[in-house]
Amino acid sequence: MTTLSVTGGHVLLPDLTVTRADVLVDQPTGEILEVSPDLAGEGDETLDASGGLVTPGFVNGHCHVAMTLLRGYADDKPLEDWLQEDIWPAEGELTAEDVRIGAELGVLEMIKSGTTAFADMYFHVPEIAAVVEEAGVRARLGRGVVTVAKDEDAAHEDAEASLEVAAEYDGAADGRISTAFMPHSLTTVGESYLDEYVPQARELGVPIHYHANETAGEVTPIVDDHGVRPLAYAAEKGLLESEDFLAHGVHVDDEEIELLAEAGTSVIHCPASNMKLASGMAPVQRLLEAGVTVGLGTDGAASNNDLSMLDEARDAAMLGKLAAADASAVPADAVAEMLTAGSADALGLETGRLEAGAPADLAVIDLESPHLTPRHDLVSHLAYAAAAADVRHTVCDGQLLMRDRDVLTVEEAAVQDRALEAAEALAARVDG
Ligand SMILES: N[C@@H](CCSC[C@H]1O[C@@H](n2cnc3c(=O)[nH]cnc32)[C@H](O)[C@@H]1O)C(=O)O
Ligand SMILES: [Zn+2]
Repeated sequence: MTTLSVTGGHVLLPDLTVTRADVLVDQPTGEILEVSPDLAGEGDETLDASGGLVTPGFVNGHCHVAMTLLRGYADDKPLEDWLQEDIWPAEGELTAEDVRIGAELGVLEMIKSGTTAFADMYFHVPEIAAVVEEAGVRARLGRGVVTVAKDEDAAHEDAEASLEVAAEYDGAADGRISTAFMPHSLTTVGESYLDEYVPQARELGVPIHYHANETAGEVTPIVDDHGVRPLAYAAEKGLLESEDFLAHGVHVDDEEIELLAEAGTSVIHCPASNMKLASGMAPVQRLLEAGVTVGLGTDGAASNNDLSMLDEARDAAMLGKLAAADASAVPADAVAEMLTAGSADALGLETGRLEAGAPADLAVIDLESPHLTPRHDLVSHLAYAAAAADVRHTVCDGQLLMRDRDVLTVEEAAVQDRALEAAEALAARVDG
């Protein structure tokens, strides 16, 4: 038996308190055996967490990981113009190889910033799955379906491909990969396609993930066409089950919040993307008070422009207060929960809490820096002051993915070189 003890640090516990403790990990099963003080001599191997905070690995609840290749490619536009004028034309040129390279870069960035799991909506999903498998992270993957502006055959093919990939990859990579059916949004997938394919996704037993209520501009056409607000429409279409999770939820009214709470459908809050595209401010405090499960996501790197969940945490706290016009809204412990257990619960993962029997997905954050001194409150530091570069070690499924900032499963320099080359060639193809 091989055990790893993560020793000498403070640990963020499931009740969001912090205590001095060690974490003993069983590597063959990938589970946490024990969280308690004085486990230092217990493991076959030791991971030094002294001067650090051991937290559950962060769970990025909504991403398009291969979009790292489009980081900085098109900025400073609202969602619809940005997608239609810049992003979709560029994505039209993305090859399977590009998606592989972009996903490698994104997963590398995740490991370096303490993220151990993510939900991803994109295309060429087998490439992304291969990267997840090799890099050692956990993911819920799906193919995004768009049916507008497509002929019927192409639209059906897209939806069928999404179901097929969900069926094929669920449980892959020793269970580190799970899947979902992923209609892109309530306005970019036609009603007849939802009617046809949502029941098929249910039969398959996978959750459904989609963008919803992201901009005011996507609420109006739904009200005009269907006579109800988007989430009432989503409920009518069978898209509001307890295993489902939607991205954004910016423009939701009280009735829609109630629908989410009653259904148990989770919301992935993406504050950086919402600010950058000027989509609006999600009512996070109201969602939390209503009992909705809220997680955090970066969205793609082209609307963020990084994949750091610690940045997202700070943005969530700041924007949540501004949205509520209340400095006590979205406090540090709520942010810490969204970053870990909230996102994990939204995605239906067992991770997000450091306790015996849970998957050993964790990050060690180095606290011995000027910007993390003094250390009155480590949950406050997690929400407001820690940054990606402070992450010292990353562990997923009991395996070390990064030790002392040295990524062990991905070749850092080679991935960056490949990404630079692929991104340049892509831009040349789009412009040419
Ligand atoms: N199979 C689909 C691809 C959909 S993948 C998911 C899509 O979501 C896009 N996307 C990224 N960020 C956002 C966002 O914030 N809102 C809506 N769509 C986004 C992304 O560029 C990608 O095209 C097709 O044939 O077009
Ligand atoms: Zn998105």
